This record gives sequence, C-alpha cells and structure tokens, in this order.
Amino acid sequence: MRIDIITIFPEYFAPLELSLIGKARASGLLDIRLHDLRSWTHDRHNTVDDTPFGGGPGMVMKPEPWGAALDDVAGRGPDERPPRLVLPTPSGRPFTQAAADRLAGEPRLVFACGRYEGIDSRVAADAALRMPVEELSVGDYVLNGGESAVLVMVEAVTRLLPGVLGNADSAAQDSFAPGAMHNLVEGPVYTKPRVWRDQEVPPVLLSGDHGAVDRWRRDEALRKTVRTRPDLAERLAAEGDLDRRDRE
Ligand SMILES: Nc1ccc2ncsc2c1
Repeated sequence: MRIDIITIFPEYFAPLELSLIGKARASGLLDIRLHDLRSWTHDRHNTVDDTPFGGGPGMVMKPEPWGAALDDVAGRGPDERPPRLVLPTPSGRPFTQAAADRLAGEPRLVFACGRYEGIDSRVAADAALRMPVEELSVGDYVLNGGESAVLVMVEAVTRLLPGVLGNADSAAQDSFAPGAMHNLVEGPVYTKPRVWRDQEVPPVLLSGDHGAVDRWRRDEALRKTVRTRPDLAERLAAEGDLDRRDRE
C-alpha cells in the first residue's frame, strides 16, 4: 500500500518511522510519503489560509495550494486506478474498525490534513471529479487540525495489512475486530508474575484448558462491554449475542 499525506506539519508524522509501521516501511511493505502543502505556494510568506467568505472567526485553507498539491500527489497514469482521498474532518462519517478494514483494501490512499476552520469546500468537490473522496471523523471532540486524526487512521489501517503485525492472530482478537470481537471490547489481560501486590491471576488462565480460557475471555469481554460501552451492548443484544445473564 502507498499512502500520501499532505500537511503543513510533516514533522507531526515522525511517529510513523517507529515500531511496526516503521519496520513495514523499511521492508518496503508500506510506502508512506509526506508532502508539505507549502511546497505548492508561491508567495513570499507561503500563504495557505485566508479569511472566510461570509465572515466569522478563524481562517479557511485556500483552494489553490490544495488543488495543485492534489493534482501532483494524486495524479496517476492513464491505466492506473485513482487513489482514494480521505479528508479528516469532525463533520465526516465516523471512522470505525469497519472503515479501517475497508481502507486497508485500497492500493493507494491520500490523506489531506486540514487546519484552521477547514479546507475551502471546492477542493473536495474538484477532487471528486477525478477520484473517490470520503470525509471521516475520529470522534466528537475538538482538535486543532487533521494531523492527529490521520495518525490514528494510518495506524488503524496499516496494522491490518498482511505482514505488518508480528502475530497475524492478534488483530483478530482486538477490540472491535470483525468476527468474534464484533461490537465487543477486550476483557482483562495478565502476564507474569502470578501474584502481584496480593492480586492473583484468574486460575482459569493457568488451567491449560483452552476451551475454558476462550469461554472465560468472551464472558469477560461481554462484561466489560456492558460496563463501559452500553451502546455496543445494545447492538449485541439486538443481534441476539447478549442474553440477560451477560447484562448482570
Ligand atoms: N476536531 C476534530 C474532531 C474529529 C476529527 N476527525 C478527523 S479531523 C477531526 C477534528
């Protein structure tokens, strides 16, 4: 997979050189390219924003630099598929595990990091003439820009690519993972020592009975989900995956 990220803060993405994503990039499994939006400005101050038409607070990102950047970055050969453009924005559809799974199947993604009050809306409309465009939100809270959201989305997507996680099975056991963990959050986890500050590891985990361990883990995941995510518990109940016993 190739990922292009356009931003006025390329240094924000230094964490993508670390750990499993860094290793995947070094091995050639993953091609992540950073682009400074100001490279597509031509005035002395490398201006990327201006006041909003209609008045109001803050500044809006100008369309010209974005249009030129996307022409270059998202450009493609005549027989190449266009990349999918992802616009991180609080007004977008929720970014969920299902969205991560779907984006992980794309050969190319381009992320456009907005700042200030956002990017001039004509940029997305113009890009949609040449490529699929989707607006995604990582949650209902205030951020200063899209960079943190893109870090979240890139990690959630790229960890699903074959070969990126050391143990392919672990993704399947993650909270929200499709299949057994759909609409479930993970329960408690333990490692050595068996007793720590008078707290013992649940004996079933030491039993060697894998069936009992699997049942215990699912029960604990259900209990945690009911306790911390009643919204997911409702979905589980609606799907018939949650009986009354689990709600206690
Ligand atoms: N403030 C805010 C909230 C969510 C979100 N998702 C992508 S950019 C963004 C910005």
